[in-house]
Amino acid sequence: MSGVLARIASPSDVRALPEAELPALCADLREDIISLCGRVGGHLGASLGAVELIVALHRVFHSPTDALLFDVGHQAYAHKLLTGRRERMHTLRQAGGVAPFLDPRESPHDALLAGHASTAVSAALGVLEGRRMLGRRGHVVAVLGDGGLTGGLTFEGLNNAGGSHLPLVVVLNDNQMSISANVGAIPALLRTRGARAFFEGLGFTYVGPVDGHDLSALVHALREAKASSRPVVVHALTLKGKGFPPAEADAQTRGHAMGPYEWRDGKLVRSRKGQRTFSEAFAAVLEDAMARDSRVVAVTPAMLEGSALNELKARFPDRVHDVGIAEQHAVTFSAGLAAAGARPVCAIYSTFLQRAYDQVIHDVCLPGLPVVFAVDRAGLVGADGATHQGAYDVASLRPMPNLHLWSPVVGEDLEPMLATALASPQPSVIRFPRGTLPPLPPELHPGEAPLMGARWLRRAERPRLTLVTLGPVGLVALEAVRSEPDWSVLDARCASPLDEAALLEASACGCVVVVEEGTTRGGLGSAVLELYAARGVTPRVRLVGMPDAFVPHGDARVQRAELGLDAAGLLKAGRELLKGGAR
Ligand SMILES: Cc1ncc(C[n+]2csc(CCOP(=O)(O)OP(=O)(O)O)c2C)c(N)n1
Ligand SMILES: CC(=O)[C@@H](O)[C@H](O)COP(=O)(O)O
Ligand SMILES: [Mg+2]
Repeated sequence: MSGVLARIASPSDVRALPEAELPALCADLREDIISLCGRVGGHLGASLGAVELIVALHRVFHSPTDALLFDVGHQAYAHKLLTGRRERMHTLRQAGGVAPFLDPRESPHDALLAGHASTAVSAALGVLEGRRMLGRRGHVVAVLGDGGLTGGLTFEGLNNAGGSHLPLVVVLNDNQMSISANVGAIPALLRTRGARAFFEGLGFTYVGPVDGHDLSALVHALREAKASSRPVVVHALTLKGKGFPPAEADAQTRGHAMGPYEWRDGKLVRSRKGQRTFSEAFAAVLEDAMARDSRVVAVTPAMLEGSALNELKARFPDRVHDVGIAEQHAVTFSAGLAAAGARPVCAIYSTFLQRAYDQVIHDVCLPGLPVVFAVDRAGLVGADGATHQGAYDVASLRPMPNLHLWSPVVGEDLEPMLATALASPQPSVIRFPRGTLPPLPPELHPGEAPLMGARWLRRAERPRLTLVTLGPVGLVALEAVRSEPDWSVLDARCASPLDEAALLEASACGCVVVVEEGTTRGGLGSAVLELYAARGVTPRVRLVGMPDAFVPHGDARVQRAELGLDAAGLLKAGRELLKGGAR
């Protein structure tokens, strides 16, 4: 560590540094990022690749008067380190600590709250136009990755910006990687002269390509962009993972998100190997289904790694489609596949499915096409925080007619659920969480396809209360009722349509606690209340789930306890209800 970074309290210190000290600053930033991610984990690869770019941006532009909007925000650890957050960076991604992405509430230097990709150009154009309208000064810069460029929203923004003639600066950080290698026609286009023609055709001045690790070339290009009176794109070529050999050598993701790890004597010592995840278990049953039925295909919007589809892609290269950061397209492409007679399984994170809501309604549910959505990361996700929580899938999907919405308690449920979904002529959702598989308890029998409705996990002889659950939280309920012999547990299993007969039976004891890892507003609990109201049954009901607030970053296990989603919380909720407590 050269000590240069230690002297930077704010971006004005970056601007004041002698040019000769800039390489040392970049080296210090890399060292901080590598040791930080080793200790707490995080988005290492993108942040390492953007070090020179961020130093050059702060050299040329005057944040916060000039607004820097980073797409996603996962590449911006150097920006955090240069804008007064270095002392707190050890708290990154932890409860109450530095945010996983960028957030204007954390720093005035963060002009855009993000976490989802492809928003920067549209937001930056809005900021620029808003400032123009209100007579406020300052340049506006959108920093966008080549992966973010594959998202349709970016194209909507570029189209609008090019036609606006406003002096928006777009910095394209092109490392030819999304999380996995970037896909489609764009990566190749960006490496040809067509890149200039493409951006110029959209009404932008094109500057580049420039070596994104050459500080003086970057500063020169950014100064040229700053002086422009019309939309301009600076095309920088970078290496994801730059400066950390294990990340550079990782052809799969270039160290996109790593850690915690140790770096000893030039060797990477990774922390213990994780247990099998729900994503991996789902990918395994999907692989079997694809082996049995040549109509089954998998679709992922740029989450091949996270959805554990890499091996499947190697085995069935033509039947696993990574379509880029393009959730809307992924859903409508799946609809088209289904219309043609294929059996698409669209693997998509709960939080990213939000972007394709209309496609689910209009393109899949309305025509009643048999698309299976494997909704991953449903529920609390932990360190990625508010932008990535899988809170809204049940509440937003359950109103759709003819959509079956399943959730497994254990990994063994996945096989019959997928078989049921694939055999159905209608669309289906199988929602499962981020995390490892729980052991199969003796009370639970996975059942055989086709699955029908709810299942009792425990039936008390003379029940005083029923816990109605969805997903793995059913196991927590089983743990809770060990000390309560007259409490029953009903796994709703299918949040839509509801198993009305089982839920009415559950209400007969007079007290029902509905437990779900999703928002209680409009979720399974709301559905149960609607049913009881419609049938004129009036048990006392309590809803336990994710609150009417955005849940920030933190340890998901701790957050479950805080939200009453652990055994102690369920016991408390049930006992209060029995005592006559309010909903
Ligand atoms: C809408 C949306 N889909 C998927 C993701 C997951 N995701 C986060 S970063 C990333 C790759 C972004 O690639 P790029 O923009 O090129 O940035 P790089 O990591 O290469 O610097 C993806 C797919 C996301 N954050 N938002
Ligand atoms: C920035 C982003 O959106 C992804 O990198 C995300 O952090 C991946 O999350 P998982 O670790 O749950 O796959
Ligand atoms: Mg990239």
